[in-house]
Amino acid sequence: MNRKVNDLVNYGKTISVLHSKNSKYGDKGEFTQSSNSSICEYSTSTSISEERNLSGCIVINRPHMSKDMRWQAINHTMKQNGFLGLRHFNLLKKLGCGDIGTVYLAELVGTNYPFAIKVMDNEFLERRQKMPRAHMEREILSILDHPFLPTLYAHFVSENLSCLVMEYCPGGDLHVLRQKQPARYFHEQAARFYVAEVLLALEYLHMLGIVYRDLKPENILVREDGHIMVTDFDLSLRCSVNPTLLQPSSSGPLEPPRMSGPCAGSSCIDPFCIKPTCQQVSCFKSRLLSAPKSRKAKPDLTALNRSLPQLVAEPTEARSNSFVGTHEYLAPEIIKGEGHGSAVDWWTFGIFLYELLYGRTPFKGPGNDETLANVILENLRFPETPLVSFQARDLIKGLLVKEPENRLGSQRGAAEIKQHPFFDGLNWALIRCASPPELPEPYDVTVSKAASLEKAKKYLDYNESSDGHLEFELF
Ligand SMILES: Nc1ncnc2c1ncn2[C@@H]1O[C@H](COP(=O)(O)OP(=O)(O)OP(=O)(O)O)[C@@H](O)[C@H]1O
Repeated sequence: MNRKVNDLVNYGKTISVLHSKNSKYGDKGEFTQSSNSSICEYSTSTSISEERNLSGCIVINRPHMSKDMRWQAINHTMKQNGFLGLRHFNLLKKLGCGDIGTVYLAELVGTNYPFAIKVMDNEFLERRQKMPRAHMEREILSILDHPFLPTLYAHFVSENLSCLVMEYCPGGDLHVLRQKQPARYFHEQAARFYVAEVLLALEYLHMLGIVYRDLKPENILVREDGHIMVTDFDLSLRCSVNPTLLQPSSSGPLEPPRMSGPCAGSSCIDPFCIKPTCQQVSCFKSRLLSAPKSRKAKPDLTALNRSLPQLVAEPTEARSNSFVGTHEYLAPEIIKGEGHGSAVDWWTFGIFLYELLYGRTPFKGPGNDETLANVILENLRFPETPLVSFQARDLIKGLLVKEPENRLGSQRGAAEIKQHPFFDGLNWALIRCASPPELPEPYDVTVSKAASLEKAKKYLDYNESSDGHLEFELF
């Protein structure tokens, strides 16, 4: 499901690997793209030899990940061949299409290492004026180095195709995972885990001066180990940032954000009033976070967190007037065209938490125009079911403040949100070691590989004697 505001292009197409008997490149692979979708606005049939036209292959380096076997395998291929190109990968499966490219599951030839390769057609990007988006994505991916953000192993250009070689996430995305939940929404404990990891990723991005702008469950992928990976940076905004270390004052620790607060009386009938419920926000069932069994006093993580200095890296000066995002997730200031900054990420963070907990977004209307009007005009309402804790609703209420300057996170960024009582008891430093809510079934690369090769063989047999081309469609 594509809910993006930007031109909704179905980028579905087929990649065929052509082996031309007459080619001066012998049995070397060439890549052809052709549209196979009626709603695809793009159609081309360009034959490219990556050996001929490789205009730069960059293998990224992450010193702390030098022990990662995938780096070693990529580097080995690079050294052996002098370059890295599409021909060094077996494309096994199309994972999905976006506005600017198609992502494939691929295996580095001679290894069992899976990668996700985003393939973009430069001619198409130029024609549709999407080249800046592709550049932005590549630029951002090249600098990321965080457990909840994608690792870019390499990028290369084969004449007309730009390729990004990324870490493969076999667990699908949170949109699909939510649909698989019994009632199509996540249990609060699971939602808390996912939003906490997303919050850390957003904090890191803001520290780098990157406003993400496209948070939605579809863009949160689940790794094999159940932790998350935030993807899709072509709509992001880069700006300067000035990180500051806030020391707790001598008079006491940094103040936690105030709760938006319920009405005093339990008899209040204001439909927008949030009443505290008796439900407790449960902490992770993680070994690391569960109560220690020793007789020693339990460390108060919340108090400890608040007494530590806080790194605040919120690009508050960032400004853009672009109308980008996904209708149901668009912040009011984007819709109004007033210019927006990093606070849009805290709005989308609120919508995201709401959707995970309730299985739908809060301002969705029958059509896109109604949705946009609702974002501007309608008050936030919470359904009576499912039962969601007061803390969760209070956090959403703080985030979905229509004026960006009053929104939770707009002053001190993620540091402010991390201190909200919804996250009480969470060990932020160790969350990447905590047990994820549910391990999705991994995609079976072996089966897919066998199926693809079987299919490929059929095409090879069929086409071999016809026109001198050995053609096999992989998808
Ligand atoms: N690293 C990855 N591992 C597994 N699947 C991925 C990976 N990256 C992308 N995908 C899948 O490929 C699909 C297309 O991704 P892509 O980022 O190109 O498009 P998109 O999310 O629709 O965004 P956009 O239109 O902005 O490009 C995604 O929906 C996702 O399911």
